[in-house]
Amino acid sequence: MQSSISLSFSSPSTICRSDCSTAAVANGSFLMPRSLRFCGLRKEAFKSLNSSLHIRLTRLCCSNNNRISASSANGAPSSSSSSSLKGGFDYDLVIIGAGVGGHGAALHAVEKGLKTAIIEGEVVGGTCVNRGCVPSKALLAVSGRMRELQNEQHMKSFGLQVAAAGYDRQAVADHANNLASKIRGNLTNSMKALGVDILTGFGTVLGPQKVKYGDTVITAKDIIIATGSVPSVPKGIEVDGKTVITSDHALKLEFVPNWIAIVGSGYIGLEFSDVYTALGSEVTFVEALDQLMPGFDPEIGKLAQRVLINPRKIDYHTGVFASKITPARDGKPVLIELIDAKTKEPKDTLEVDAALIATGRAPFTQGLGLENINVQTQRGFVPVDERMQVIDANGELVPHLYCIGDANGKMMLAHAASAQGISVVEQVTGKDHILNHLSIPAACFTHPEISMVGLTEPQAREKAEKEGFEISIAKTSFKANTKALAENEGEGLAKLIYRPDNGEILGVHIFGMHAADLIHEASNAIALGSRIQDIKYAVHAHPTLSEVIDELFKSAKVKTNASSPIAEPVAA
Ligand SMILES: Cc1cc2nc3c(=O)[nH]c(=O)nc-3n(C[C@H](O)[C@H](O)[C@H](O)COP(=O)(O)OP(=O)(O)OC[C@H]3O[C@@H](n4cnc5c(N)ncnc54)[C@H](O)[C@@H]3O)c2cc1C
Ligand SMILES: NC(=O)c1ccc[n+]([C@@H]2O[C@H](COP(=O)([O-])OP(=O)(O)OC[C@H]3O[C@@H](n4cnc5c(N)ncnc54)[C@H](O)[C@@H]3O)[C@@H](O)[C@H]2O)c1
Repeated sequence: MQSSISLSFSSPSTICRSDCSTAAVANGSFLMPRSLRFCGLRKEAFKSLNSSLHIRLTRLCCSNNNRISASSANGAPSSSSSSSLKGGFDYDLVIIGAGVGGHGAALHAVEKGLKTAIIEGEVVGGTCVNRGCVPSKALLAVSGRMRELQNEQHMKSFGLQVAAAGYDRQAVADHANNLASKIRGNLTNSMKALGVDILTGFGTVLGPQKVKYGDTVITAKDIIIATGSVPSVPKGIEVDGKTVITSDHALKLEFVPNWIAIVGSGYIGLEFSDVYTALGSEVTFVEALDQLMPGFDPEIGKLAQRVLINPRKIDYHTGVFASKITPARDGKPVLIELIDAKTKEPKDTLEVDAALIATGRAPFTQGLGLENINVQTQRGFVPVDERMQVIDANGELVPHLYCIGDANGKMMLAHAASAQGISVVEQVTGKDHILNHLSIPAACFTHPEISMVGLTEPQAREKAEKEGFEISIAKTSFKANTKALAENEGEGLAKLIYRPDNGEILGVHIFGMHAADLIHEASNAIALGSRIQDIKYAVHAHPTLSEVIDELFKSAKVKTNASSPIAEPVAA
């Protein structure tokens, strides 16, 4: 078992941190600002948080007369405390799982003065950093550039001439791997620098307020389960990690097949289709539902199909299940047997070079000891209430036990996991907090990107009918935006679904260049409860893509007597 050293401070961590921070700035270095805490991809701004800074901060804190104690990661809890522990617990908060959810919770907890430990059974950073968001976005950064360089028409339209673009597969793979290592280091250092004890071992809940990792038992006033998820592989599919793979394998980019079938056209399938086609593969989608990208707003899905699927070397089978997949062996290709999703009748057999299974993710709760606290998972997910508090088999809340992130299945996104963790810390430190999941944006990082927040049009229509209100739709095109046209990227649409009677934003969907960044004006508006009649007067710099959203809000027709400002934001 690995042992790592963590540092903590005998005086309240907030005091130490502010002292350190001031001194560190005076030394020409800086403590990671709040907005950078999430692993994210803001590596340029994150550079300063490295191990040398950690050492410098440690020294500075020492010189400020804060006693430093070191604890073996898998030994007894550190003797220092950042809070005045009550009830004889080892920690105020113990988090099981150091993915982005656990990391977000841990950082917020130390900011609130809680003595915090995080238990990790594998590597810090979890799925997002090691096998998800981070390496996939590195590959997508490559595919975006390849796509642009290969598009002769596009280059010519700028007056540019570019020789044939090529790539070095291993160097592309290294880019993804190096980025993951770097962000993993940043995450680890940020927790160590702030005094979070990183405990190495597999965590098991032994009972209320009691956790075991390795052979060590520790107690905590509150416990957060943040154990994440793993790829979900349907029955009948044999994954060999070489020719039949999941995203865990695909991110290593060990080979680029000539022809790859992607089973599932959700986020992972779509992002990898962007990567593979840019690198020269042909793709065949196999999707169980009747349309590709079934999770997106249908209008945006149609546009995405027109731009991201039809002109590329992609074909598809919809309304079919991949009932059996056999890896390539003995000179034979990968065999995929398709059955009709409704009748279950055999439909077709595909022979391809490789198959990527992207059919969703399963929560990882094995060995967690949920039976010790009478908790039964639901389809594997840990049941929680709107405050992420765990619900037991009798429907009762388990005191002092929370579950965040992919393991609770509410919204399987990195920033949602982190936001849920922060919300839990708010509650355990005395401030009631309910996260509005309808304000959490999502993005698919294809070229161009897709982003969304709130309800799709069918969901909004259903809600409107049930609750008896009208909805309206406004749309703006990237074709009318100067910046998009300057970039020759006029293919794009923004769509607003809203209530004309009171100006409430129900959903915003964007397809186009930098859609993933543009969505935040809408998601922040929903989170803060702003209405269209308020934000339509906000001023946007010209010429920027943000004017697409400005136009969107300005083109909405809200009844003139709609009140403003509005009531508290509603929780999902
Ligand atoms: C290919 C891919 C691309 C993605 N891209 C994006 C994206 O661009 N944006 C986005 O928002 N989301 C993305 N996601 C989803 C995102 O990765 C997850 O939503 C996020 O990682 C969930 O965070 P988490 O903290 O809940 O769990 P995880 O990140 O899975 O972390 C859980 C951690 O807990 C540890 N663990 C589990 N059980 C135990 C135990 N008993 N004891 C100790 N440790 C334990 C695990 O080792 C792991 O480190 C992507 C996912 C994939 C697969
Ligand atoms: N950019 C991002 O934010 C991002 C990127 C990647 C992954 N993720 C997260 O990771 C999670 C997993 O992504 P995903 O793409 O695997 O799941 P998903 O739920 O987005 O899509 C899975 C797709 O597979 C289809 N499917 C399921 N079983 C099938 C079968 N047997 N045969 C054919 N089709 C089948 C489903 O109908 C669905 O369209 C998502 O919840 C997503 O939130 C996010």
